[in-house]
Amino acid sequence: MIKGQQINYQSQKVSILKDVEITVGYGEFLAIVGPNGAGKSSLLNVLANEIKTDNKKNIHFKDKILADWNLEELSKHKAKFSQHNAQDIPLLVKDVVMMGRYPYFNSQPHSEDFKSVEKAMIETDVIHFQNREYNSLSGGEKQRVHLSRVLAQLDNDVAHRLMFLDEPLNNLDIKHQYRTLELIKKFTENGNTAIVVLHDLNLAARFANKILLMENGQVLSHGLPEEVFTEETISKAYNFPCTICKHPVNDDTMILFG
Ligand SMILES: Nc1ncnc2c1ncn2[C@@H]1O[C@H](COP(=O)(O)OP(=O)(O)OP(=O)(O)O)[C@@H](O)[C@H]1O
Repeated sequence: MIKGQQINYQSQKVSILKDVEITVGYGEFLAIVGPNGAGKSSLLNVLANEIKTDNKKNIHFKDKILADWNLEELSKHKAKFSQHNAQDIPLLVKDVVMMGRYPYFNSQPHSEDFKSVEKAMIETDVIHFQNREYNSLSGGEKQRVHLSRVLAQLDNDVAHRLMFLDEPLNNLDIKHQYRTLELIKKFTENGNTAIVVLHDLNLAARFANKILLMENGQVLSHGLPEEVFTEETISKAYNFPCTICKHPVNDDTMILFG
């Protein structure tokens, strides 16, 4: 689906990504984890074509150089949920979600655009405040509206769509955290791919099928959750002691800190 080789990125002479190699397949749910400042958001931005590296040919999306994609076409194949969503948008909730449909119409939305918006608002549990001013929502409610916008953007017939999400669980209560991860998981069950920056390692272990652990702009470990989440690797990356055990109810990998 997407492959990056020797990704190097620097800003203001600071080296932020160093020789990052990444391959993400169809149907994969990849969680990018790592301490603050490790380069997770930067990597996501590079892969999502939002910031450019020196070598434009080193990222391939669906076997074509990412930089060579037509941007309008690309927006139907991939969408991104950003860590810092706009807090001030003077629109109704349903109109913010409709922004995800802009690649599909010129002046007036079509009936399928309204259907996509409604479906996405139901999935993200924002339908009941669709006619509210976006600016009047709480932080977690605004997050869900943006998730809705991203789902609406990728509601199409394109095979193998790709969703980037940068810390989508910020501000969400526990029910909506699980609901969001279940939505992302469902999205990947049809051959679509999700690349998600997460801070909660236990949720990453539970929902993702691959983990990319970053530290200091580099990939420290990449593989299955049980391969990456070892006491030694996590303690090294986070410089904090941890113990790995099994969840008493569902047998998932569980990481206890301290
Ligand atoms: N424009 C910039 N100029 C200088 N340094 C930058 C710039 N952008 C990012 N950085 C630095 O690059 C490093 C990686 O940033 P990035 O936001 O990718 O980290 P992250 O792993 O997503 O962190 P967090 O978990 O805190 O969100 C940080 O140390 C950050 O301060």
